[in-house]
Amino acid sequence: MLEPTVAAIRPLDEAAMAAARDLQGRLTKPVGSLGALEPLSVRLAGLAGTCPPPLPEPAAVAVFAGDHGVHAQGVTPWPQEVTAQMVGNFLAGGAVVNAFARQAGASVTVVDVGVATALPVDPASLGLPVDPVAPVGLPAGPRLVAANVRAGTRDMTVTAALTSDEARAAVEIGIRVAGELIDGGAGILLTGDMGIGNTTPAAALVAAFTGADPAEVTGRGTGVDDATYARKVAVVRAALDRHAPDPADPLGVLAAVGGLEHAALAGLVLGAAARRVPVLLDGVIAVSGALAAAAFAPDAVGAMVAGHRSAEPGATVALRHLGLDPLIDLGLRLGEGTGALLALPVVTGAVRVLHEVATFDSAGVAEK
Ligand SMILES: O=C(O)c1ccc[n+]([C@@H]2O[C@H](COP(=O)([O-])O)[C@@H](O)[C@H]2O)c1
Ligand SMILES: Cc1cc2nc[nH]c2cc1C
Repeated sequence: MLEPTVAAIRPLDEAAMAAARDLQGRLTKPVGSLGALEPLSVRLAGLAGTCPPPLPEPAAVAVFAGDHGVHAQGVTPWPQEVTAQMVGNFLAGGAVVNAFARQAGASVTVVDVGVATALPVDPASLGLPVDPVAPVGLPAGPRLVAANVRAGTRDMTVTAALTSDEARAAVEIGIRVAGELIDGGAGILLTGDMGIGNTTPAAALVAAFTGADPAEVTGRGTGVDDATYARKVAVVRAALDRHAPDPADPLGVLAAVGGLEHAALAGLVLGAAARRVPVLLDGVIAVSGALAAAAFAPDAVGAMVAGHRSAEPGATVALRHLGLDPLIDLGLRLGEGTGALLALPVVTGAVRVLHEVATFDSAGVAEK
């Protein structure tokens, strides 16, 4: 499933982008007055291969949850069980992602791709396929996809976090979730993640794919103290020294120093890009997965929209490497898909302009 998906990812459509640029120049506003929304609308036209591109609705958030063997190195103060407990909270509708999804009219699909401890949910509610996306304004209740590849990764300072087969399985789960959400009607996918300790592999992935130093890309995650932060940088450095991952081999990088949710997020991005549906990226975990997706298929970047600039320094390094400017910068560092959800109206607005705004000609407004 991975290889055909990568092969299906193509460059943006130049004719549709030219049409969108031309239309932007004829709408009743000074050219450039919508700032970053204008190039975004052009890119989304190029992705859809038509101008105007479809409105990005309904929106579907996929929250991938996983645990991390590197938790044993003391890189986060939170117990590992919080990952499973937060999955329960997502399914009960009580997390920030649920509040923001209700506000945005987005559905929430929670994917257990590698949680280590028991989920506080009724096993009868587990299963595929992903439920269809609800119409805008009527989000379905959160759904769980049970797709656990293994009960957390291995400790990357001791051995590879995943086997190559496990990394591939997680990427393919992301591709499958993208396909099912799009088949269910989603017009845009939003990335979400949950995994105690997952900012450590995210930093390692960013360093591996960009060549940046671990000290430059490692952040304080959930808010770690100075001693934990110093340990975290050392852990990222030790893992990279041990495995020397090759950035030209994304599956190898994901297996060596990644996480199951990071790999699945890479797959979600690839799946969206192959279907030419935009994917709105959340924080540092999402952008580290996006780096892997870009290493598999450089044209996948055309489908990516950077929702926000996470406070984690690795996010800024990754976005620079991808050539993406985040839409909002609010100092968020929660994950779950919260930053992407807040950015969603900006993306919709960028496209809506191409659908609804009059031209100078049609409105009888004089040009300069
Ligand atoms: O999205 C982000 O950029 C982000 C930044 C810091 C923390 N997080 C969330 O916090 C958890 C990981 O933090 P930590 O300190 O345990 O590595 C995980 O559940 C992430 O979703 C997320
Ligand atoms: C409470 C809590 C909620 C989260 N949501 C995403 N990551 C998280 C980490 C913690 C600790």
